Amino acid sequence: MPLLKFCGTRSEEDYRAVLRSKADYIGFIFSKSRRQVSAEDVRDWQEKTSAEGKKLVGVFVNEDPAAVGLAAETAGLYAVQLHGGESLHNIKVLRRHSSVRVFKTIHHHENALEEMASFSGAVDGYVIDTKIEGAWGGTGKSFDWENVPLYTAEANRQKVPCFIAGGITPLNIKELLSYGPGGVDVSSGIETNEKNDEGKMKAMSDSVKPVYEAPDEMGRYGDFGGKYVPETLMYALEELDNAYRDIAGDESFHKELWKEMKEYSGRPTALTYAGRLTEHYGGAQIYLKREDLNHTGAHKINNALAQGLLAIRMGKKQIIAETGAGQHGVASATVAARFGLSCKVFMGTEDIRRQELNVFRMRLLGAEVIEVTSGGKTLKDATNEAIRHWVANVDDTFYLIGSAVGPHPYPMMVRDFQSIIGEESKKQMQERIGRLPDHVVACVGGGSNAIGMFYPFINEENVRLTGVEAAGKGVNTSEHAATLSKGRKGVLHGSLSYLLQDEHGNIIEPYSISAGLDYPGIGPEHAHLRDIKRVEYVPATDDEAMKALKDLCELEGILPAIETAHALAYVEKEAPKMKKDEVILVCLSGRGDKDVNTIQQELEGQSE
Ligand SMILES: O=C(O)c1ccccc1N[C@@H]1O[C@H](COP(=O)(O)O)[C@@H](O)[C@H]1O
Repeated sequence: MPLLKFCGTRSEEDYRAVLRSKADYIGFIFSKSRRQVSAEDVRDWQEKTSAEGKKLVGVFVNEDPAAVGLAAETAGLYAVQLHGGESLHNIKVLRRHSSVRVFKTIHHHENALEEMASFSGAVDGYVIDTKIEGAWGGTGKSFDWENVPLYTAEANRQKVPCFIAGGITPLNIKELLSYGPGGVDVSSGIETNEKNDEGKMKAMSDSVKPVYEAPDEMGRYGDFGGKYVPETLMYALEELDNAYRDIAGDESFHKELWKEMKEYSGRPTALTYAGRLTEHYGGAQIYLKREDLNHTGAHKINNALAQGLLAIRMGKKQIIAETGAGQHGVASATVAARFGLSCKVFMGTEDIRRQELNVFRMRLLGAEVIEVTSGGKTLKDATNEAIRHWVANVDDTFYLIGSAVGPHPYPMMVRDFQSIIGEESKKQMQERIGRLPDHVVACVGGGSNAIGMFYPFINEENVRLTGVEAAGKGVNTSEHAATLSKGRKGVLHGSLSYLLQDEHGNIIEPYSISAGLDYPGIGPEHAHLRDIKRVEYVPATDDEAMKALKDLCELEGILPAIETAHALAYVEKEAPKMKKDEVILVCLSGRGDKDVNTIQQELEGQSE
């Protein structure tokens, strides 16, 4: 997403208006201009209202370097923008007086690219503006934007930002954006009657920094999502939607939830630098968001605690849940025990076999595990059975769905409850390395850990997002669960998404070594994010996952869940392609204690 700078701030009122906007940078003109302000003005405004993370830039024209340095210090500037004919020599002199960053304005002309190259290494950014007779800037005139990609490429080569300025308005911004600028710098275009105009600033921000908003009021994410349920459930979903809207703005609910997350589940979870794995794979620095350290061993508890509290608010005494890997079943049983609710968990025979330990845990926690013997006897069938039970017992039963699937409002609710993963990660990365990661990776089955990790990053355009789905024995075999690689649109479990289905629309039984990824559908928001190309989805096979699982055990002393190992398998391929100063963050969604039997069989099988 391009950087946004609102310039020409000339009063305290303007300053406050820019603070309320989505601009990254606030610009002040210190040179002769109708917009001129003093360094003392800027200092005073900041003392009254802090700039809260926005970067302050002062614009100077052919000013003495010592005076520029002094003004920068007085006004507390992040950078100075030298908007005249300043020489390389003068910039070097300024650097001797001050540590402030320097942005050099280059006026568009025939040899502007050569001029840019001549400042290479000496400046921290560029502004490309129009030059007209008698004015250095603030002209309200644009230049030929066909040249924007050339300026952007040169700045990229120098690894510094490049703002395009001159005559940009809410009416022509879309055209400028089509040339892919790295930054946009506006003065005249956001003013009305010599003042900043909030309406114009908003229009500009909405174009430069469009905010991802989904679902719509029908619960749709683009083509996907919705509510495809029998009539008996429509009322229950509406009741749930209303209850969810009530708690969304209710501070007491969020306080209670955070108390449970912190004091019971152990949040915030750690962010671990995987130094030995980084060294082994080469390339990018690998960080792990440790959802495996949650109480019950996975991210599932985040959503279970929240939905459990919501059930209590709604006066429901019984919860039901479906489970594949058993982690959501365990999380639901745990929450039921903690909150004094009764709990039934639906689980396919095949998953009961694979996840014996978790079945025992659920029973130990007081839940009733109901074996589902229909279909492929896995998660899809367990979900069918849970829905059937809900239809018959809707009055006193709360269906605690464990992934970002199902009819609206479940995908949205689960996403919001799991977003704590991405929110904490952003904060922790800022604290640890002073910036966001370059690439974020998570495994996807239904997609709850992934959407919880991705959602807070969606508007951060410079952060690549990758979901890794289960390719089982290979996407070109009949044994996989690669819904996004191989699926087609269809309706399952109350919503429209990509599904594995045959030519008649019958669901194909998915396969994966990991019970948690063994689902023929995918959360509708992932389907949408794939279609709008915001998230890339790639497959990883059983073998690749098992290899990555062993690596993490041997090199970091962490046994991940087999589900999570799919994300790690992608990291093994991707990290070496990235630079050493880049960062890849993986959602370590769960621990692998529950998988020890499967892992043992698999690895012993391999050595036979
Ligand atoms: O805005 C001014 O008055 C000004 C005066 C002297 C040098 C630069 C100035 N402004 C810079 O001009 C561009 C954009 O202006 P506009 O959108 O065309 O009005 C921007 O970089 C300002 O920082």
